[in-house]
Amino acid sequence: MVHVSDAIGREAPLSRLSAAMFTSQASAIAMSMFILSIINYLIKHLLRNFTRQSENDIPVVQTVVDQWTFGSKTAFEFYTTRTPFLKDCTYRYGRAFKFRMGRKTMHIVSTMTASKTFYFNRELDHKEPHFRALVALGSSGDRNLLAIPVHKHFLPSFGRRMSRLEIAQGITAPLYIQLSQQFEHLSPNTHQLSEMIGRTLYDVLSRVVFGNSFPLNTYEDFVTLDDGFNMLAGPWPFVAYSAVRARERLLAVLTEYIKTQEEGKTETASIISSALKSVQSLPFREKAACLLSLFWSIHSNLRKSIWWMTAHLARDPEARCQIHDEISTTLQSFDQDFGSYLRKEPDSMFKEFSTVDSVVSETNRLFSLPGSFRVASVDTELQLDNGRTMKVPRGDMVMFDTRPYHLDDSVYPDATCFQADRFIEPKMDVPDIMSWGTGPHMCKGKVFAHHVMKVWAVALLERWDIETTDEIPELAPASANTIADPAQDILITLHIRPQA
Ligand code: HEM
Repeated sequence: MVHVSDAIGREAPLSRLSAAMFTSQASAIAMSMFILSIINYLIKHLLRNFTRQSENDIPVVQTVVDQWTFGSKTAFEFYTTRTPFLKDCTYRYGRAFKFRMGRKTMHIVSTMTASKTFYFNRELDHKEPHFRALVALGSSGDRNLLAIPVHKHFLPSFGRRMSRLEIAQGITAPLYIQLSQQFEHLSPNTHQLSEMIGRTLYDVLSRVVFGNSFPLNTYEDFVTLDDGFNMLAGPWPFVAYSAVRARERLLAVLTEYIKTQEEGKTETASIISSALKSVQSLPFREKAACLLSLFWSIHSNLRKSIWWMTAHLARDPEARCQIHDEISTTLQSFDQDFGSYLRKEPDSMFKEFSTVDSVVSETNRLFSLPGSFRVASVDTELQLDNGRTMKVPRGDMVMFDTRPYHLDDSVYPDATCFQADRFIEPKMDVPDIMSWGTGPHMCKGKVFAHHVMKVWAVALLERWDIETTDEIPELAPASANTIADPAQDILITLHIRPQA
Protein backbone atom coordinates (compact mmCIF):
# COMPACT_ATOMS: atom_id res chain seq x y z
CA MET A 1 0.00 0.00 0.00
CA VAL A 2 1.30 3.50 -0.86
CA HIS A 3 1.67 5.85 2.11
CA VAL A 4 1.88 9.64 2.14
CA SER A 5 2.53 12.00 5.05
CA ASP A 6 -0.45 13.82 6.55
CA ALA A 7 -0.41 17.39 7.76
CA ILE A 8 1.34 16.55 11.08
CA GLY A 9 3.90 14.26 9.50
CA ARG A 10 2.18 10.95 10.27
CA GLU A 11 1.96 8.49 7.52
CA ALA A 12 -1.59 7.83 6.29
CA PRO A 13 -2.73 5.21 3.84
CA LEU A 14 -3.63 6.80 0.46
CA SER A 15 -7.16 5.35 0.48
CA ARG A 16 -7.93 7.03 3.86
CA LEU A 17 -6.43 10.28 2.70
CA SER A 18 -8.30 10.37 -0.60
CA ALA A 19 -11.52 9.56 1.26
CA ALA A 20 -10.87 12.53 3.55
CA MET A 21 -10.04 14.74 0.57
CA PHE A 22 -13.17 13.60 -1.19
CA THR A 23 -15.31 14.40 1.84
CA SER A 24 -13.80 17.85 2.24
CA GLN A 25 -14.10 18.51 -1.51
CA ALA A 26 -17.71 17.36 -1.51
CA SER A 27 -18.55 19.63 1.39
CA ALA A 28 -16.76 22.54 -0.34
CA ILE A 29 -18.80 21.89 -3.49
CA ALA A 30 -22.01 21.62 -1.48
CA MET A 31 -21.21 24.86 0.29
CA SER A 32 -20.47 26.67 -2.99
CA MET A 33 -23.69 25.31 -4.50
CA PHE A 34 -25.58 26.55 -1.47
CA ILE A 35 -24.01 30.01 -1.70
CA LEU A 36 -24.61 30.14 -5.47
CA SER A 37 -28.23 29.19 -5.07
CA ILE A 38 -28.68 31.94 -2.47
CA ILE A 39 -27.03 34.45 -4.84
CA ASN A 40 -29.15 33.14 -7.69
CA TYR A 41 -32.29 33.47 -5.55
CA LEU A 42 -31.34 37.00 -4.53
CA ILE A 43 -30.59 38.08 -8.11
CA LYS A 44 -33.83 36.54 -9.35
CA HIS A 45 -35.71 38.19 -6.54
CA LEU A 46 -34.10 41.54 -7.24
CA LEU A 47 -34.66 41.32 -10.99
CA ARG A 48 -38.07 39.63 -11.06
CA ASN A 49 -40.81 41.87 -12.43
CA PHE A 50 -43.64 42.25 -10.00
CA THR A 51 -46.41 44.75 -9.87
CA ARG A 52 -47.95 46.95 -7.30
CA GLN A 53 -51.34 48.48 -7.93
CA SER A 54 -51.22 52.22 -8.36
CA GLU A 55 -54.19 54.52 -7.84
CA ASN A 56 -56.99 53.50 -10.28
CA ASP A 57 -55.71 49.89 -10.15
CA ILE A 58 -53.17 50.33 -12.91
CA PRO A 59 -50.36 47.79 -12.40
CA VAL A 60 -46.88 49.26 -12.08
CA VAL A 61 -44.31 46.82 -13.45
CA GLN A 62 -41.04 46.92 -11.54
CA THR A 63 -38.30 44.96 -9.87
CA VAL A 64 -36.68 45.53 -6.49
CA VAL A 65 -33.69 46.95 -8.40
CA ASP A 66 -36.02 49.35 -10.23
CA GLN A 67 -37.19 50.78 -6.94
CA TRP A 68 -33.64 51.93 -6.16
CA THR A 69 -32.53 52.80 -9.70
CA PHE A 70 -35.43 54.69 -11.30
CA GLY A 71 -36.65 51.76 -13.36
CA SER A 72 -33.29 50.85 -14.92
CA LYS A 73 -34.20 47.16 -15.33
CA THR A 74 -37.61 47.73 -16.96
CA ALA A 75 -36.15 50.52 -19.12
CA PHE A 76 -33.34 48.18 -20.19
CA GLU A 77 -35.85 45.46 -21.11
CA PHE A 78 -38.00 47.97 -22.97
CA TYR A 79 -35.02 49.07 -25.08
CA THR A 80 -33.34 45.73 -25.64
CA THR A 81 -36.13 43.12 -25.75
CA ARG A 82 -39.20 45.26 -26.34
CA THR A 83 -41.40 42.75 -28.14
CA PRO A 84 -41.25 39.89 -25.58
CA PHE A 85 -41.24 42.38 -22.70
CA LEU A 86 -44.51 44.01 -23.81
CA LYS A 87 -46.04 40.65 -24.68
CA ASP A 88 -45.16 39.20 -21.30
CA CYS A 89 -46.42 42.27 -19.41
CA THR A 90 -49.71 42.29 -21.36
CA TYR A 91 -50.15 38.58 -20.63
CA ARG A 92 -49.53 39.08 -16.91
CA TYR A 93 -50.99 42.50 -16.20
CA GLY A 94 -53.58 43.14 -18.91
CA ARG A 95 -54.09 45.90 -21.40
CA ALA A 96 -52.99 48.84 -19.27
CA PHE A 97 -49.82 48.97 -17.19
CA LYS A 98 -46.91 51.27 -16.60
CA PHE A 99 -43.27 51.28 -15.59
CA ARG A 100 -40.52 53.73 -14.73
CA MET A 101 -37.98 54.81 -17.31
CA GLY A 102 -35.60 57.13 -15.51
CA ARG A 103 -37.46 60.10 -14.08
CA LYS A 104 -40.49 59.54 -16.34
CA THR A 105 -43.07 56.79 -16.49
CA MET A 106 -44.09 54.92 -19.63
CA HIS A 107 -47.79 54.05 -19.80
CA ILE A 108 -48.71 51.18 -22.13
CA VAL A 109 -52.31 50.80 -23.24
CA SER A 110 -53.92 48.53 -25.79
CA THR A 111 -57.69 48.84 -25.36
CA MET A 112 -59.78 50.27 -28.19
CA THR A 113 -61.21 52.95 -25.91
CA ALA A 114 -57.70 54.09 -25.01
CA SER A 115 -56.72 54.20 -28.69
CA LYS A 116 -59.20 57.04 -29.24
CA THR A 117 -57.56 59.22 -26.57
CA PHE A 118 -54.12 58.20 -27.75
CA TYR A 119 -54.65 59.13 -31.38
CA PHE A 120 -57.01 62.10 -31.03
CA ASN A 121 -56.30 63.87 -27.73
CA ARG A 122 -54.19 66.95 -28.45
CA GLU A 123 -52.91 67.02 -24.87
CA LEU A 124 -50.83 64.00 -25.83
CA ASP A 125 -48.03 65.50 -27.89
CA HIS A 126 -46.75 63.53 -30.89
CA LYS A 127 -43.66 65.66 -31.64
CA GLU A 128 -41.17 64.11 -29.22
CA PRO A 129 -40.72 60.83 -31.19
CA HIS A 130 -39.96 62.85 -34.32
CA PHE A 131 -37.29 64.89 -32.52
CA ARG A 132 -35.77 61.72 -31.09
CA ALA A 133 -35.67 60.08 -34.51
CA LEU A 134 -34.12 63.22 -36.01
CA VAL A 135 -31.44 63.34 -33.31
CA ALA A 136 -30.68 59.65 -33.93
CA LEU A 137 -30.27 60.58 -37.59
CA GLY A 138 -27.79 63.36 -36.89
CA SER A 139 -29.90 66.46 -36.19
CA SER A 140 -29.15 68.79 -33.28
CA GLY A 141 -32.75 68.27 -32.10
CA ASP A 142 -32.99 72.02 -31.40
CA ARG A 143 -36.75 72.44 -30.84
CA ASN A 144 -36.67 76.22 -31.44
CA LEU A 145 -35.01 75.79 -34.80
CA LEU A 146 -36.90 72.70 -35.97
CA ALA A 147 -40.43 72.86 -34.56
CA ILE A 148 -42.02 74.97 -37.31
CA PRO A 149 -40.13 73.72 -40.39
CA VAL A 150 -40.51 70.06 -39.38
CA HIS A 151 -44.05 69.98 -37.99
CA LYS A 152 -45.71 72.69 -40.02
CA HIS A 153 -44.02 72.08 -43.37
CA PHE A 154 -41.84 68.98 -43.71
CA LEU A 155 -44.15 66.25 -42.31
CA PRO A 156 -47.35 67.66 -43.85
CA SER A 157 -45.56 67.78 -47.22
CA PHE A 158 -45.22 63.96 -47.04
CA GLY A 159 -48.97 63.59 -46.66
CA ARG A 160 -49.72 65.76 -49.70
CA ARG A 161 -47.06 64.22 -51.94
CA MET A 162 -47.80 60.64 -51.02
CA SER A 163 -51.44 60.66 -52.06
CA ARG A 164 -52.82 58.02 -54.39
CA LEU A 165 -52.91 60.51 -57.27
CA GLU A 166 -49.29 61.60 -56.87
CA ILE A 167 -48.10 58.02 -56.49
CA ALA A 168 -50.01 56.87 -59.57
CA GLN A 169 -48.56 59.74 -61.60
CA GLY A 170 -44.97 59.66 -60.41
CA ILE A 171 -44.15 56.28 -58.87
CA THR A 172 -46.24 53.33 -60.08
CA ALA A 173 -45.01 52.80 -63.66
CA PRO A 174 -41.26 53.39 -63.04
CA LEU A 175 -41.43 51.26 -59.89
CA TYR A 176 -43.08 48.33 -61.66
CA ILE A 177 -40.84 48.57 -64.73
CA GLN A 178 -37.60 48.80 -62.76
CA LEU A 179 -38.56 45.98 -60.40
CA SER A 180 -39.51 43.75 -63.35
CA GLN A 181 -36.13 44.46 -64.97
CA GLN A 182 -34.32 43.58 -61.75
CA PHE A 183 -36.31 40.35 -61.35
CA GLU A 184 -35.35 39.29 -64.89
CA HIS A 185 -31.75 39.10 -63.69
CA LEU A 186 -32.41 36.83 -60.72
CA SER A 187 -31.17 33.28 -61.17
CA PRO A 188 -33.48 30.27 -60.78
CA ASN A 189 -31.89 28.83 -57.67
CA THR A 190 -31.73 29.30 -53.92
CA HIS A 191 -31.12 32.71 -52.35
CA GLN A 192 -30.95 34.19 -48.87
CA LEU A 193 -34.22 36.10 -48.72
CA SER A 194 -32.69 39.25 -47.19
CA GLU A 195 -30.06 39.35 -49.94
CA MET A 196 -32.63 38.87 -52.68
CA ILE A 197 -34.67 41.77 -51.35
CA GLY A 198 -31.97 44.06 -49.95
CA ARG A 199 -30.11 45.54 -52.88
CA THR A 200 -32.90 45.17 -55.43
CA LEU A 201 -35.35 47.13 -53.33
CA TYR A 202 -32.77 49.70 -52.25
CA ASP A 203 -31.59 50.43 -55.79
CA VAL A 204 -35.07 50.65 -57.28
CA LEU A 205 -36.65 52.76 -54.52
CA SER A 206 -33.66 55.10 -54.37
CA ARG A 207 -33.75 55.66 -58.12
CA VAL A 208 -37.53 56.04 -58.34
CA VAL A 209 -37.83 58.43 -55.40
CA PHE A 210 -34.42 60.18 -55.30
CA GLY A 211 -33.63 60.11 -59.01
CA ASN A 212 -31.21 58.19 -61.23
CA SER A 213 -28.18 60.10 -60.03
CA PHE A 214 -28.56 59.01 -56.39
CA PRO A 215 -25.35 57.12 -55.39
CA LEU A 216 -26.28 53.47 -54.85
CA ASN A 217 -22.94 52.59 -53.25
CA THR A 218 -24.55 53.86 -50.03
CA TYR A 219 -26.38 50.55 -49.50
CA GLU A 220 -23.99 49.08 -46.91
CA ASP A 221 -24.03 52.31 -44.92
CA PHE A 222 -27.81 52.33 -44.96
CA VAL A 223 -27.94 48.73 -43.65
CA THR A 224 -25.45 49.55 -40.88
CA LEU A 225 -27.46 52.63 -39.91
CA ASP A 226 -30.75 50.74 -39.98
CA ASP A 227 -29.40 47.86 -37.89
CA GLY A 228 -28.03 50.31 -35.32
CA PHE A 229 -30.97 52.70 -35.34
CA ASN A 230 -32.58 51.45 -32.12
CA MET A 231 -29.31 51.95 -30.29
CA LEU A 232 -28.94 55.43 -31.78
CA ALA A 233 -32.45 56.32 -30.68
CA GLY A 234 -32.03 54.81 -27.20
CA PRO A 235 -30.36 56.16 -24.08
CA TRP A 236 -26.88 54.82 -25.01
CA PRO A 237 -26.29 56.06 -28.59
CA PHE A 238 -22.48 56.01 -28.18
CA VAL A 239 -22.64 52.18 -28.18
CA ALA A 240 -23.68 52.22 -31.85
CA TYR A 241 -20.24 53.29 -33.03
CA SER A 242 -20.37 51.88 -36.58
CA ALA A 243 -23.93 53.17 -37.08
CA VAL A 244 -22.73 56.67 -36.17
CA ARG A 245 -19.97 56.50 -38.79
CA ALA A 246 -22.38 55.12 -41.43
CA ARG A 247 -24.84 57.90 -40.59
CA GLU A 248 -22.17 60.58 -40.99
CA ARG A 249 -21.20 59.22 -44.42
CA LEU A 250 -24.87 59.17 -45.48
CA LEU A 251 -25.34 62.73 -44.23
CA ALA A 252 -22.36 63.83 -46.32
CA VAL A 253 -23.87 62.16 -49.41
CA LEU A 254 -27.27 63.74 -48.75
CA THR A 255 -25.71 67.18 -48.22
CA GLU A 256 -24.09 66.94 -51.66
CA TYR A 257 -27.38 65.65 -53.08
CA ILE A 258 -29.28 68.63 -51.61
CA LYS A 259 -26.75 71.07 -53.09
CA THR A 260 -27.19 69.56 -56.57
CA GLN A 261 -30.95 69.65 -56.10
CA GLU A 262 -30.86 73.29 -55.13
CA GLU A 263 -28.88 74.06 -58.27
CA GLY A 264 -31.70 72.32 -60.19
CA LYS A 265 -29.29 69.80 -61.72
CA THR A 266 -31.18 66.54 -61.07
CA GLU A 267 -34.72 65.25 -61.39
CA THR A 268 -36.53 63.53 -58.52
CA ALA A 269 -40.04 62.54 -57.50
CA SER A 270 -42.19 65.46 -56.33
CA ILE A 271 -42.02 64.20 -52.72
CA ILE A 272 -38.32 65.11 -52.56
CA SER A 273 -38.53 68.54 -54.15
CA SER A 274 -41.47 69.36 -51.93
CA ALA A 275 -39.77 68.02 -48.78
CA LEU A 276 -36.60 70.01 -49.48
CA LYS A 277 -38.54 73.18 -50.18
CA SER A 278 -40.31 72.77 -46.84
CA VAL A 279 -37.00 72.85 -44.91
CA GLN A 280 -35.07 75.30 -47.07
CA SER A 281 -34.61 77.80 -44.19
CA LEU A 282 -32.63 75.23 -42.14
CA PRO A 283 -28.82 74.83 -42.10
CA PHE A 284 -27.46 72.06 -44.39
CA ARG A 285 -26.83 69.61 -41.56
CA GLU A 286 -30.49 69.85 -40.44
CA LYS A 287 -31.80 69.61 -44.02
CA ALA A 288 -29.69 66.50 -44.55
CA ALA A 289 -30.98 64.95 -41.28
CA CYS A 290 -34.59 65.64 -42.34
CA LEU A 291 -33.97 64.09 -45.72
CA LEU A 292 -32.27 61.12 -44.05
CA SER A 293 -35.42 60.63 -41.94
CA LEU A 294 -37.48 60.37 -45.14
CA PHE A 295 -34.89 58.11 -46.74
CA TRP A 296 -34.75 55.89 -43.65
CA SER A 297 -38.58 55.70 -43.26
CA ILE A 298 -38.91 54.51 -46.83
CA HIS A 299 -36.13 51.95 -46.88
CA SER A 300 -36.25 50.60 -43.35
CA ASN A 301 -39.96 49.84 -43.10
CA LEU A 302 -40.29 48.43 -46.59
CA ARG A 303 -37.20 46.27 -46.38
CA LYS A 304 -38.76 44.46 -43.41
CA SER A 305 -42.41 44.34 -44.46
CA ILE A 306 -41.45 42.98 -47.90
CA TRP A 307 -39.26 40.36 -46.22
CA TRP A 308 -42.20 39.03 -44.14
CA MET A 309 -44.62 39.17 -47.08
CA THR A 310 -42.27 37.29 -49.44
CA ALA A 311 -41.43 34.73 -46.74
CA HIS A 312 -45.10 33.99 -46.13
CA LEU A 313 -45.88 33.75 -49.84
CA ALA A 314 -43.00 31.30 -50.21
CA ARG A 315 -44.54 29.14 -47.43
CA ASP A 316 -48.09 29.30 -48.77
CA PRO A 317 -48.65 27.51 -52.13
CA GLU A 318 -52.41 28.20 -52.04
CA ALA A 319 -51.90 31.95 -51.73
CA ARG A 320 -49.29 31.90 -54.51
CA CYS A 321 -51.62 29.97 -56.76
CA GLN A 322 -54.42 32.45 -56.12
CA ILE A 323 -52.12 35.39 -56.86
CA HIS A 324 -50.65 33.73 -59.97
CA ASP A 325 -54.22 33.22 -61.27
CA GLU A 326 -55.10 36.80 -60.42
CA ILE A 327 -52.01 38.11 -62.21
CA SER A 328 -52.58 35.94 -65.32
CA THR A 329 -56.28 36.87 -65.58
CA THR A 330 -55.65 40.57 -65.05
CA LEU A 331 -52.72 40.82 -67.43
CA GLN A 332 -54.59 38.92 -70.16
CA SER A 333 -57.21 41.66 -70.15
CA PHE A 334 -54.61 44.20 -71.34
CA ASP A 335 -53.61 44.00 -74.99
CA GLN A 336 -50.04 45.18 -74.35
CA ASP A 337 -47.35 44.58 -71.78
CA PHE A 338 -48.30 45.71 -68.31
CA GLY A 339 -45.47 48.27 -67.98
CA SER A 340 -46.64 50.21 -71.06
CA TYR A 341 -50.23 49.92 -69.90
CA LEU A 342 -49.31 51.32 -66.47
CA ARG A 343 -47.72 54.36 -68.09
CA LYS A 344 -51.14 55.23 -69.52
CA GLU A 345 -53.34 53.85 -66.72
CA PRO A 346 -51.25 53.83 -63.53
CA ASP A 347 -54.36 53.75 -61.37
CA SER A 348 -55.10 50.21 -62.58
CA MET A 349 -52.40 48.99 -60.19
CA PHE A 350 -54.51 50.37 -57.33
CA LYS A 351 -57.74 48.88 -58.68
CA GLU A 352 -56.60 45.36 -59.60
CA PHE A 353 -55.07 42.45 -57.61
CA SER A 354 -57.33 42.29 -54.57
CA THR A 355 -55.61 39.16 -53.20
CA VAL A 356 -52.29 41.00 -53.22
CA ASP A 357 -53.91 43.90 -51.36
CA SER A 358 -55.16 41.43 -48.78
CA VAL A 359 -51.71 39.83 -48.43
CA VAL A 360 -50.14 43.26 -47.85
CA SER A 361 -52.63 44.10 -45.07
CA GLU A 362 -52.25 40.66 -43.52
CA THR A 363 -48.47 41.07 -43.44
CA ASN A 364 -48.70 44.48 -41.81
CA ARG A 365 -51.26 43.18 -39.29
CA LEU A 366 -48.94 40.40 -38.15
CA PHE A 367 -45.61 42.18 -38.17
CA SER A 368 -46.21 45.79 -37.21
CA LEU A 369 -45.22 46.88 -33.73
CA PRO A 370 -46.23 49.91 -31.68
CA GLY A 371 -44.53 52.53 -33.81
CA SER A 372 -44.92 55.70 -31.84
CA PHE A 373 -45.50 57.24 -28.45
CA ARG A 374 -46.87 60.48 -27.04
CA VAL A 375 -45.80 62.80 -24.22
CA ALA A 376 -48.48 64.32 -21.96
CA SER A 377 -48.25 68.10 -22.31
CA VAL A 378 -50.53 68.53 -19.26
CA ASP A 379 -51.87 66.12 -16.62
CA THR A 380 -54.21 63.90 -18.65
CA GLU A 381 -56.58 60.99 -18.16
CA LEU A 382 -56.88 58.11 -20.59
CA GLN A 383 -60.18 56.30 -20.76
CA LEU A 384 -59.75 52.52 -20.61
CA ASP A 385 -62.43 49.85 -20.97
CA ASN A 386 -64.87 49.11 -18.12
CA GLY A 387 -65.01 52.79 -17.17
CA ARG A 388 -61.48 52.71 -15.73
CA THR A 389 -59.12 55.60 -16.35
CA MET A 390 -55.34 55.91 -16.38
CA LYS A 391 -53.83 59.11 -15.03
CA VAL A 392 -50.90 60.38 -17.07
CA PRO A 393 -49.00 63.17 -15.31
CA ARG A 394 -47.49 65.95 -17.40
CA GLY A 395 -44.20 64.85 -19.03
CA ASP A 396 -44.97 61.10 -18.85
CA MET A 397 -45.04 58.97 -21.99
CA VAL A 398 -47.86 56.87 -23.42
CA MET A 399 -47.58 54.12 -26.01
CA PHE A 400 -50.49 52.43 -27.72
CA ASP A 401 -49.56 48.80 -28.32
CA THR A 402 -51.36 47.55 -31.44
CA ARG A 403 -50.19 43.95 -31.13
CA PRO A 404 -52.70 42.66 -28.56
CA TYR A 405 -55.46 44.04 -30.83
CA HIS A 406 -53.97 42.54 -34.00
CA LEU A 407 -53.52 39.17 -32.32
CA ASP A 408 -56.95 39.08 -30.69
CA ASP A 409 -58.93 36.04 -31.95
CA SER A 410 -62.22 37.80 -31.30
CA VAL A 411 -61.20 40.57 -33.72
CA TYR A 412 -59.26 38.54 -36.31
CA PRO A 413 -60.31 34.87 -36.08
CA ASP A 414 -57.32 32.54 -35.75
CA ALA A 415 -55.33 35.72 -35.33
CA THR A 416 -51.80 34.32 -35.16
CA CYS A 417 -52.23 32.58 -38.57
CA PHE A 418 -51.27 34.25 -41.82
CA GLN A 419 -54.42 34.12 -43.97
CA ALA A 420 -53.70 35.53 -47.39
CA ASP A 421 -57.38 36.19 -48.22
CA ARG A 422 -58.40 37.63 -44.84
CA PHE A 423 -58.92 41.14 -46.22
CA ILE A 424 -60.44 40.36 -49.63
CA GLU A 425 -63.44 42.62 -50.22
CA PRO A 426 -66.47 40.30 -49.94
CA LYS A 427 -65.01 38.82 -46.72
CA MET A 428 -64.53 42.28 -45.25
CA ASP A 429 -66.15 41.38 -41.96
CA VAL A 430 -62.80 42.08 -40.27
CA PRO A 431 -61.90 45.59 -39.13
CA ASP A 432 -59.09 47.61 -40.65
CA ILE A 433 -55.61 47.10 -39.32
CA MET A 434 -54.15 49.62 -36.87
CA SER A 435 -50.60 49.34 -38.22
CA TRP A 436 -50.65 52.88 -39.64
CA GLY A 437 -52.17 54.54 -36.59
CA THR A 438 -55.19 56.75 -37.16
CA GLY A 439 -56.26 60.37 -36.71
CA PRO A 440 -54.26 63.48 -37.58
CA HIS A 441 -50.85 61.80 -37.23
CA MET A 442 -51.62 58.62 -39.09
CA CYS A 443 -48.65 57.33 -41.10
CA LYS A 444 -48.01 59.73 -43.98
CA GLY A 445 -46.42 56.94 -46.01
CA LYS A 446 -49.37 54.55 -45.70
CA VAL A 447 -50.55 54.61 -49.33
CA PHE A 448 -46.98 54.60 -50.60
CA ALA A 449 -45.82 51.71 -48.40
CA HIS A 450 -48.87 49.57 -49.19
CA HIS A 451 -48.43 50.32 -52.89
CA VAL A 452 -44.71 49.46 -53.00
CA MET A 453 -45.39 46.13 -51.29
CA LYS A 454 -48.12 45.40 -53.79
CA VAL A 455 -46.07 46.29 -56.85
CA TRP A 456 -43.20 44.17 -55.51
CA ALA A 457 -45.46 41.11 -55.13
CA VAL A 458 -47.04 41.52 -58.58
CA ALA A 459 -43.73 42.07 -60.39
CA LEU A 460 -42.02 39.16 -58.58
CA LEU A 461 -44.80 36.59 -58.91
CA GLU A 462 -45.53 37.54 -62.50
CA ARG A 463 -42.16 36.06 -63.42
CA TRP A 464 -41.23 33.66 -60.61
CA ASP A 465 -42.71 30.98 -58.44
CA ILE A 466 -41.06 31.06 -55.03
CA GLU A 467 -40.87 28.51 -52.25
CA THR A 468 -39.09 27.74 -49.04
CA THR A 469 -38.81 24.76 -46.74
CA ASP A 470 -37.64 26.96 -43.87
CA GLU A 471 -40.01 27.83 -41.06
CA ILE A 472 -41.11 31.44 -40.68
CA PRO A 473 -38.86 32.72 -37.86
CA GLU A 474 -39.91 34.49 -34.68
CA LEU A 475 -39.80 38.26 -34.37
CA ALA A 476 -36.35 39.45 -33.31
CA PRO A 477 -36.75 40.33 -29.59
CA ALA A 478 -34.94 43.67 -29.94
CA SER A 479 -37.27 44.90 -32.72
CA ALA A 480 -38.50 48.38 -31.88
CA ASN A 481 -39.43 50.02 -35.18
CA THR A 482 -42.83 50.00 -36.83
CA ILE A 483 -42.11 46.72 -38.58
CA ALA A 484 -40.43 43.87 -36.68
CA ASP A 485 -37.12 42.35 -37.75
CA PRO A 486 -37.10 38.60 -38.34
CA ALA A 487 -35.03 36.68 -35.77
CA GLN A 488 -33.20 34.94 -38.63
CA ASP A 489 -33.00 34.84 -42.40
CA ILE A 490 -34.48 32.07 -44.57
CA LEU A 491 -33.53 30.46 -47.87
CA ILE A 492 -35.87 30.87 -50.77
CA THR A 493 -35.90 29.00 -54.09
CA LEU A 494 -37.02 30.60 -57.34
CA HIS A 495 -38.56 28.68 -60.25
CA ILE A 496 -39.28 30.47 -63.47
CA ARG A 497 -43.01 30.43 -64.24
CA PRO A 498 -43.72 28.58 -67.51
CA GLN A 499 -46.03 31.26 -68.87
CA ALA A 500 -43.65 34.18 -68.08
C1 HEM B 1 -45.11 49.17 -43.66
C2 HEM B 1 -44.59 50.32 -43.48
C3 HEM B 1 -45.00 51.37 -42.47
C4 HEM B 1 -45.71 51.27 -41.31
C5 HEM B 1 -46.30 50.02 -40.68
C6 HEM B 1 -45.81 52.59 -40.74
C7 HEM B 1 -46.43 52.90 -39.56
C8 HEM B 1 -46.45 54.15 -38.98
C9 HEM B 1 -46.98 54.44 -37.68
C10 HEM B 1 -47.60 53.44 -36.72
C11 HEM B 1 -46.83 55.77 -37.45
C12 HEM B 1 -47.18 56.54 -36.18
C13 HEM B 1 -48.57 57.05 -36.24
C14 HEM B 1 -48.91 57.84 -35.01
O1 HEM B 1 -48.02 58.22 -34.25
O2 HEM B 1 -50.11 58.10 -34.79
C15 HEM B 1 -46.19 56.32 -38.62
C16 HEM B 1 -45.90 57.64 -38.75
C17 HEM B 1 -45.31 58.15 -39.86
N1 HEM B 1 -44.90 57.45 -40.96
FE1 HEM B 1 -45.11 55.49 -41.32
N2 HEM B 1 -45.17 53.46 -41.57
C18 HEM B 1 -44.67 52.76 -42.64
C19 HEM B 1 -44.00 53.27 -43.71
C20 HEM B 1 -43.76 54.59 -43.90
C21 HEM B 1 -43.10 55.14 -45.04
C22 HEM B 1 -42.60 54.31 -46.22
C23 HEM B 1 -43.03 56.48 -44.85
C24 HEM B 1 -42.45 57.54 -45.71
C25 HEM B 1 -42.40 57.57 -46.92
C26 HEM B 1 -43.66 56.78 -43.59
C27 HEM B 1 -43.80 58.05 -43.06
C28 HEM B 1 -44.35 58.34 -41.84
C29 HEM B 1 -44.42 59.67 -41.26
C30 HEM B 1 -43.92 60.95 -41.90
C31 HEM B 1 -45.03 59.56 -40.03
C32 HEM B 1 -45.31 60.68 -39.02
C33 HEM B 1 -46.72 61.16 -39.17
C34 HEM B 1 -47.10 62.26 -38.20
O3 HEM B 1 -46.67 62.22 -37.06
O4 HEM B 1 -47.85 63.15 -38.58
N3 HEM B 1 -44.09 55.60 -43.04
N4 HEM B 1 -45.97 55.31 -39.54
